[in-house]
Amino acid sequence: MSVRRKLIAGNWKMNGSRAQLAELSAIAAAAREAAGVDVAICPPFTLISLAAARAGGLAIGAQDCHQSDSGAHTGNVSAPMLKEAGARLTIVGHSERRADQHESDALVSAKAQAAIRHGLRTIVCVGESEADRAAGRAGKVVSAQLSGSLPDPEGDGEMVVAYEPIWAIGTGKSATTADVAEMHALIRAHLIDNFGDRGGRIRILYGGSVKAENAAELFAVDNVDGALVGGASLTAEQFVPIIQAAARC
Ligand SMILES: O=C[C@H](O)COP(=O)(O)O
Repeated sequence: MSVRRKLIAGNWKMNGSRAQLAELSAIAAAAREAAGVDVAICPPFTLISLAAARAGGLAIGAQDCHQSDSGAHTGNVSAPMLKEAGARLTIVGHSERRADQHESDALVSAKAQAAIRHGLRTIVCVGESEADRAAGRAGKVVSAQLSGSLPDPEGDGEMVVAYEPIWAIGTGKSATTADVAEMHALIRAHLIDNFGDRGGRIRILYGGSVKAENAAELFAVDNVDGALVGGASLTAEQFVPIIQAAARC
């Protein structure tokens, strides 16, 4: 059994509503039953405080945070604001933001540093495109993202890495367990090289079409310490079996 607890984080992306928060009670109940597993849901900013108020022990998080604490940054939200709203974690550097908002590795690193400084558990996302994988440069691309995007993990918040191959996100095409094993081993080696013993304790999540049907086999792979789940985190019916699969590992 791994020394690292499994973490199952749901990313609702730009989905959800007040009505959908009704899903949280069954998810929270499953999280309480899953003793060795940390469970989180990251709804849109607008739902964080409402979700936190009815989380029932479930950790509520954000999907992004600004690198500054405050200032003239229209439309952005800072780590202290997220904390005040009740967030305990945040995702940064998701491939959808890297693409849609043109976020660079340096910006992702600054955001992660701010979140960790303010005590948020911080999930830093990396992952290659389909073209990168087809060209045989998936490892090179992910290594460069790790070098550029990971902050100094010292701070009150915990740093977590999520490997999300872009071609597996929302497509129903999960990576094979062999591909996941190879990439998570590469990420682990990078973490140990850069952060020593601490690198051995950093959790590495897999993301990309994780669902009830493939969760158990993914969680059995070395260095897979949980999952970042998109579509299947939107309902308790689909998310709870993933939590239960992690609890059985
Ligand atoms: O943040 C979550 C990932 O982008 C995975 O999304 P997905 O489970 O819908 O493929």
